[in-house]
Amino acid sequence: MGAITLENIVKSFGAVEVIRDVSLDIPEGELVVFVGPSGCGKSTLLRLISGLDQPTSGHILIDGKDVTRVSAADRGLAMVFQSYALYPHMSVRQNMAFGLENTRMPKAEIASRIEEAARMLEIGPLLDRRPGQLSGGQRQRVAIGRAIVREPTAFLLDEPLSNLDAELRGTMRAELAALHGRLGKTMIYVTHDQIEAMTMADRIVVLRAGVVEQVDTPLNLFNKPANRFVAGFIGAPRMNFIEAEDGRVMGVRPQHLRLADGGLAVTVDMAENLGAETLIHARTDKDQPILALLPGQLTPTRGENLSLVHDPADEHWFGADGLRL
Ligand SMILES: Nc1ncnc2c1ncn2[C@@H]1O[C@H](COP(=O)(O)OP(=O)(O)OP(=O)(O)O)[C@@H](O)[C@H]1O
Repeated sequence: MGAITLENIVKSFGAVEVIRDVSLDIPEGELVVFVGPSGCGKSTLLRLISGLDQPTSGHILIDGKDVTRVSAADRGLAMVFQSYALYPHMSVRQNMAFGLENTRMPKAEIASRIEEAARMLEIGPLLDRRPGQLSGGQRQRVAIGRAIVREPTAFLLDEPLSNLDAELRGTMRAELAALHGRLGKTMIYVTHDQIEAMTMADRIVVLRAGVVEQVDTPLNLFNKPANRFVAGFIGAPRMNFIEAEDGRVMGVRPQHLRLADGGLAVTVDMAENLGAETLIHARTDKDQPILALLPGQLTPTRGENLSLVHDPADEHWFGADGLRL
């Protein structure tokens, strides 16, 4: 249970079409991540799936059943927000029970679900505290716990880790991925964090201005981006693009460049030392910007000329229309 299908979804706010004919098949149990630039429609798409918003046209199916006009409460999905959306005046236990108590579920069943989720998320000792007495990471666990106790057919998570500091994000990322493995439930996860997308996703959906640009596994997106937009969006630092005489564009990632004679001549603008690596910002003689991520601690000076080479196998070629050749 938990297969989600989107058929030709369009969503307009007034005259502005923010989701433009999106179709997607998410099989049961998959962890799918929506990524894309700010404003591309990730949250809107998630809200449409959850039932918090209605599409202008198109259909949403859960396990083959059309739920487009079914209310959010009756879709059997659980949403986790970036803001956690916990009730400040209730204890953790009450926050988790809220929602179940309205369903006439026996008290003992509610209590046992809360105990089980609390054990899984290691928040047992916090159950009698209020949200204001918890750290950000603990609050996020409670928000996830509240979703788990509902035993939804799928989880919808909207930037759930973006209020946490970098270290905690790393820990929570791994925990969420492990939780997905244990629960085996479909999860749709919205993020603008590339590392989250690359490390957690079974498949990534890359959106741009309300259109799906590519859907594939993280490594396929990285290794074979379907177009120049995806190539530039997936991977950090960003892929370099070098325009050829014939209008085609060659892409090569900063990690795939190295210093050697007889390569692309560039002039250094600046170098950022990252400790283990150095990110060099440079430009070609045609003023095309180039990033090179080179191992070690290098100290090139501004204006210095370097020669960069790469393996032809690491080239990505795109036509004048931006599509992969
Ligand atoms: N209720 C609304 N009324 C009008 N426009 C809206 C509404 N909600 C979203 N939009 C617009 O729809 C577009 C998509 O917004 P959405 O929040 O889905 O983007 P996003 O990809 O989640 O962005 P971010 O990464 O910044 O959160 C934006 O241009 C936004 O301004």
